[in-house]
Amino acid sequence: MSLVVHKFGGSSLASAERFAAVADILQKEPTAWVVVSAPGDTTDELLALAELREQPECFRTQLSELQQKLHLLARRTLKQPEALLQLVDSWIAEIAGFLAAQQLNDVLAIGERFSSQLLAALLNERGLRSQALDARDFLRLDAAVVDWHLSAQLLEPLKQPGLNVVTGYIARTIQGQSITLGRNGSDYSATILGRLLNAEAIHIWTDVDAIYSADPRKVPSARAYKQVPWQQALTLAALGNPVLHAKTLSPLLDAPADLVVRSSFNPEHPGCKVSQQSAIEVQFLTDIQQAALVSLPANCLLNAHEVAAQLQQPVIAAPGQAQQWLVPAAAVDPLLSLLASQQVYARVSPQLYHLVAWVKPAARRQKQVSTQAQHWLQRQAPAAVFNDEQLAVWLFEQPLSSLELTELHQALLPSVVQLNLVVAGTGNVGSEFLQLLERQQQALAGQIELNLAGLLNSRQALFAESLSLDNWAEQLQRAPLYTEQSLQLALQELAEPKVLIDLTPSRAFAERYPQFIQAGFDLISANKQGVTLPLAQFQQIKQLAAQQQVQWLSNTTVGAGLPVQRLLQELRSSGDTVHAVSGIFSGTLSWLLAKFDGSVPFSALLKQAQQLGFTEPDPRDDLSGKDVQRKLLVLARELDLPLELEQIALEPLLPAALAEGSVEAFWQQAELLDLAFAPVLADAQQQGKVLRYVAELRIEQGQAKAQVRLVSVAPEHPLAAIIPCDNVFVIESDWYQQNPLVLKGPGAGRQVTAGGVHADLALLAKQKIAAAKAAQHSQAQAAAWVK
Ligand SMILES: NC(=O)C1=CN([C@@H]2O[C@H](COP(=O)(O)OP(=O)(O)OC[C@H]3O[C@@H](n4cnc5c(N)ncnc54)[C@H](O)[C@@H]3O)[C@@H](O)[C@H]2O)C=CC1
Ligand SMILES: N[C@@H](CC=O)C(=O)O
Repeated sequence: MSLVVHKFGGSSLASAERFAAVADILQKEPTAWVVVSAPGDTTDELLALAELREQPECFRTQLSELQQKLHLLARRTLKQPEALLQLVDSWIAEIAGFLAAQQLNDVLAIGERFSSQLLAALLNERGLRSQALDARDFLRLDAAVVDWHLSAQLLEPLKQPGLNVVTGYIARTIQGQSITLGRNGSDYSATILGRLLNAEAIHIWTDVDAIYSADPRKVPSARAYKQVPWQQALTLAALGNPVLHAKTLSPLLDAPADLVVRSSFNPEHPGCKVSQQSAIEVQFLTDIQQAALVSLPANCLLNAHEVAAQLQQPVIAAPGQAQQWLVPAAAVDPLLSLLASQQVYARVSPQLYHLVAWVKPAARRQKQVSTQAQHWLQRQAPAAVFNDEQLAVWLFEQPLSSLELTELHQALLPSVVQLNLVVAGTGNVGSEFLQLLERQQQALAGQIELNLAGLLNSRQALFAESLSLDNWAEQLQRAPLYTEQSLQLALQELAEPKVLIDLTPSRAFAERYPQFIQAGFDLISANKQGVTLPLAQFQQIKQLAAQQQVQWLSNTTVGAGLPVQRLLQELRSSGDTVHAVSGIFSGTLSWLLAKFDGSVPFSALLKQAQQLGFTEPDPRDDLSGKDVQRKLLVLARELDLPLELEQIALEPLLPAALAEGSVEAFWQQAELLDLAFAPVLADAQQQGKVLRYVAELRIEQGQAKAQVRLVSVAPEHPLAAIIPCDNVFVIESDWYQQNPLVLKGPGAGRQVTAGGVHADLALLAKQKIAAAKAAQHSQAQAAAWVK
């Protein structure tokens, strides 16, 4: 079974409310391991208390305040705090003795012991089996190095089913002395534990759910990454990143576990994964405000990584210069003492620099400093430059402002095209599309930024520079109602390139495509209304799109995610001539007729099909055969046939009595469907046949003949053997005459449709990337000519 270690820091455990929030998170994972820090500032308070040991009066006051604070937290968190209160009193009573015996670490351990006892008790009160574990009962270090074998051996008998809540930050030496793991020690405890348990992932819960390409407080345009590959994470950590610590990552270097940074303030968000598997392109700009350059003697064999681990401070070998190290000002003295203890005498630069480092992306072609960044660097004239495959470091004599760092960030990270997306329709398909968008944003990051800039449904519209995908539904709900004019204004104001993704069923909305195109939008439609408008109107939109050089993609209007239009385009562009397209074009009718055997009423099956996201918003569009008629028209137009909807003969499935009135009224009398379909089924069954709703377009001597109708086919017929919801497209052409080309697969549903819309979007994105590259290329050529 997959095992996850969750680590909660002091700020996640600072109050009874935060403990409750942590318990809510763990409620969903009742078999996890948990590592906890001391609540809030408790460790600092214990340190301050230790400082007061020579001043008995103050010491007693502080001690009593601490005791009261822990009592209050326990009382506010637990219904039955008595056992923990007694434990706290016994620890408080021991403090003076520990201090007298110079056992400060035993005093500091109280914070984490309290957290683990309190959280385990709270979880137990909520009915979740859990135990508190003192990491000092199993975690052993020898000269600051984990003794993996001994620790694993000691841990084994302590494991309990349910939740094990372990103290972070504290451990013992192999001689049994209480020790702490230093700054960010609890994160380190969590990854050690993860490795001891062979965990699949370690979730570090903090107050951010992304790792940024630069410190967003200094560089507001920093990109939020939701995945970071190990190699870049290691380099970033070595440079002193506040979220990722070199020490924390070290136990996982040769373990397959992922490290996930998550926000306990936004627990639904999956967080940012640091993973060996990640193939995402990321890069970072990071800085150290005051750094010294330390030159080591040529014969020094010390390794900067190891020294950094010993000092628990960033110590970086300058890229390409193993004997020159870069360290923050605060680390200079400890470094010099450590070097001196090994008879190594180093030279320290007389001045401190503002160190700016670029952690390069993995792709070889993106490792060069862009021309824009080169110009910027020439202007700023750094005092020193170090560069290798992974990292570039610049040392500036004057501190860089936040604006300057932002400029450099902008110049260094490859100029990605930002494609502004406006999504219209947030129902079945729309919400699934938004669900899948984040993954696509990641997949294309570094090449194009798919920026959600607008969201609307039939009531509300929301526009912002960049909309968050985390809580789009609540944001949209709070957005104001819109008018046609206000919407058009917002659409017009949005920067290009921009794409409007129509996931509505609305004809009125589709009729506004010319306005959207005029406003500079590319269009992606899952809505079939636009592509089936009267021929003159349809052609006008096509022409306008061509004039304005924008795309109109609509692959999901037929076969949902099945690439049937693309298939026809490919055949035609390769010189083939299509003579007929036929088959099953409705996912809903395919599903209904394959499922309908009389055991479940037809109307009940229709309800299920709706719940599965197959039907049109008004299911009568499916039952009437209109949806299939529209799809056949789309394919006819794909073949450049000047057809109108009415020219496609239609035999509806829907009884005429149900055709009028509201959708609600239709559902109220849906049992009429059962009466209508029972005899049709009985008839087919009597003949040993099955029912299928089929479409057929035949082109003979340039004339198109098209029809959609219900047929009954023998079990051996190619259209009989389908999986419910399958669409089947049978294409006959010059090259596929005797043995037609068949495309088959699920033809309706939220996921396949939203996936198909993403396929259209990815195609458009590729075109935008290619256009941006071409523009860059011609600019570069023009610049070369000028020189
Ligand atoms: N469900 C499927 O398998 C497939 C669906 N489609 C098409 O996808 C579209 C969406 O389908 P569902 O998500 O199932 O519909 P839905 O009814 O669940 O959602 C429709 C959304 O469009 C919004 N809307 C309606 N009229 C609007 C207008 N005038 N302006 C702005 N927003 C408007 C609604 O508020 C709602 O958010 C339809 O056109 C459907 O034909 C296409 C291929 C497959
Ligand atoms: N309602 C449609 C959805 C896809 O276009 C169908 O069932 O095929």
